[in-house]
Order: sequence, then C-alpha cells, then structure tokens
Amino acid sequence: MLNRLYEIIEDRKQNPAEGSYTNRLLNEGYERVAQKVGEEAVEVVIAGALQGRERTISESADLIYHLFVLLVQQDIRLEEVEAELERRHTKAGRS
Ligand SMILES: N=c1c2ncn([C@@H]3O[C@H](COP(=O)(O)OP(=O)(O)OP(=O)(O)O)[C@@H](O)[C@H]3O)c2ncn1[C@@H]1O[C@H](COP(=O)(O)O)[C@@H](O)[C@H]1O
Repeated sequence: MLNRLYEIIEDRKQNPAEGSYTNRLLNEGYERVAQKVGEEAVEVVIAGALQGRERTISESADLIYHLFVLLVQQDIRLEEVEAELERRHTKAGRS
C-alpha cells in the first residue's frame, strides 16, 4: 500500500482530480506542504508519548501520507529514499 499510495499521489499531480485533498495541498506550495509534514510529525510525537498504539498508528499514517505528498511535489522518487536506506544499511556492514 505504501507504493500504491505514492503512485496515487503522483497520479493526482499529473492528473488533478476534482475534490482531491492532495491537489488542494499541492496547489498550496512547498512551504504549506512542509508545514503539514511538521504538524503531522508533532502529532506522531504526542501520540507516541501519550496516546497509545491506535492513535500512534493513525498519526503515523497521516505523517507518511503528507511526507509522500512532499516527495511527489519535489519530484523525489520513493526509490531514491529506498536507495539511501540501502546505502546506509550496506555501509553499516549489514547483509
Ligand atoms: N492517505 C490519505 C490521507 N491521510 C490524511 N489525509 C488528509 O489529511 C488531512 C489532515 O487533516 P488535518 O486535520 O491535519 O487538516 P485539515 O484541516 O483536514 O486540512 P488542512 O486544511 O490543515 O490542510 C485530512 O483532510 C485527511 O483527509 C489524507 N488524504 C488523502 N489520503 C489518500 O490519498 C489518496 C488521494 O486522495 P485525494 O487526493 O483526496 O483524492 C487516497 O488514496 C487517499 O486515501
């Protein structure tokens, strides 16, 4: 579902859809999207510290969605983030 969500967001960017929250957000620009990622990250922090598993899962989903919107907005492919994780893993000498 992570790859699928990224692809759906990418598709919204290429083919704007009526009533799409993603398109509304993309139209609001870089600063607004970055601000949303920050807000959602804070909500994960609060949930993780104080509000239990279910809330943490829900806020994590919000954060991942908004992070993907930021990546798509800046034309950063998910594979590029995966490659960075792979590079760190390999550098750390893990197989
Ligand atoms: N996964 C999500 C998703 N997670 C969170 N959100 C939206 O993110 C918003 C965050 O809520 P907030 O309370 O922070 O803010 P808000 O007041 O609603 O919105 P703002 O005015 O602050 O931007 C909510 O409106 C949620 O609906 C999402 N919106 C869309 N998706 C998925 O994105 C895809 C495309 O959706 P559309 O672009 O809406 O077609 C679909 O697969 C959707 O399921």
